[in-house]
Amino acid sequence: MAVERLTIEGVRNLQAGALSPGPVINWLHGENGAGKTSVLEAIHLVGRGRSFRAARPGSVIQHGAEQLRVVVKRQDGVVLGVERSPEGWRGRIGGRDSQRISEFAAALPLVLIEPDSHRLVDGGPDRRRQYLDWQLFHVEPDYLEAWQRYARLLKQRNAALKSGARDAMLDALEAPMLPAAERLDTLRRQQVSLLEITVRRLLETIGIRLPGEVQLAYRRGFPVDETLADALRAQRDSDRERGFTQRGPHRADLALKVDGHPAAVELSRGQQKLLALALLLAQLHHLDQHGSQAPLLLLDDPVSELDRRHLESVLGWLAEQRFQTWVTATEPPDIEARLFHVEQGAVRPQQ
Ligand SMILES: Nc1ncnc2c1ncn2[C@@H]1O[C@H](COP(=O)(O)OP(=O)(O)OP(=O)(O)O)[C@@H](O)[C@H]1O
Repeated sequence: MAVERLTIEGVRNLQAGALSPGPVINWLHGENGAGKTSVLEAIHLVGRGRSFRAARPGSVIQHGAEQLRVVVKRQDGVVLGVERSPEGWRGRIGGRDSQRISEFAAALPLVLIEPDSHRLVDGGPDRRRQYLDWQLFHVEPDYLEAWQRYARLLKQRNAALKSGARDAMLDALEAPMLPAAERLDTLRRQQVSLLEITVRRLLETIGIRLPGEVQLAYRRGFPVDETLADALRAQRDSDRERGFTQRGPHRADLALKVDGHPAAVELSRGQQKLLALALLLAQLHHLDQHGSQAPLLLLDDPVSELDRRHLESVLGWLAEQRFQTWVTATEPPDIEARLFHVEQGAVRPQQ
């Protein structure tokens, strides 16, 4: 749901203050280091409970400040916010305390596209799994529970492996993992098929021409010709040695191919960025169509990332959508947008 008012205090170099964004495209422009990305970071802190560019949450707090505070008032009047002080993290949604990131993510669904997003294509499987998990979290009401159940059982098996548990004990621990894994696999597989259709459609709409047809396939984290029960049993000795479970949906991947060739090998860096963009916009589209409320898009520095033709068609597409977008750039745009000039941490609305 669109943000109606954003209040920021104690975030990096940003001066404390509040912004009233527009419902469609909001464009933050200013010099390098002015604080534009920090505004996106502040919104991300509320929607995901963490920064997208700081491993240590404390580094987002302004030097010399005691605490950080970001409050979002949504268009429907619901207020949610986070506070980070030396004592830790505090969150509030609709007038009550909450420590659950899943509640914030559900209350403020967002998709972030930033200069590092190409890692979705050329990076390790973790990012792609996370991408799929967020998608399912937002569009499939029972996914979080299925995921948490599997994660709990996996943790128990890993603890047992570390303590050198015998086969009888592992038999007992593995039995409930099988239906939990099956549920994750089924939901993920279905979602991947839907995403493939949307990605292909978006590539066409935005005019992204890749050297062949894009294919998305779910790799479930254990060999195709084995059941998970067999895969777990076969790995026990090696798992005991390493102290963790090497097969299962927690090792799944989303394979990205172009005419059957791995996208990370086949595509140029620029084409990988375009494919990552299409994947993330497809996610945005699914969240918008099937999530409980419209998502936000945080688009960091697209002018440096995209050539003119692709930039124009992406912005044209965004202008026709009903979700709110926040864009950062060094220059003002050629399109209609609510403008904010950012200068040495001061964010000022412009006519
Ligand atoms: N904890 C902190 N406290 C105060 N200032 C900080 C802190 N961390 C970073 N900064 C400063 O805040 C600014 C953050 O800039 P930010 O990355 O938001 O700028 P930007 O406008 O997006 O820049 P660019 O166009 O170069 O990407 C930088 O000038 C940086 O030196």
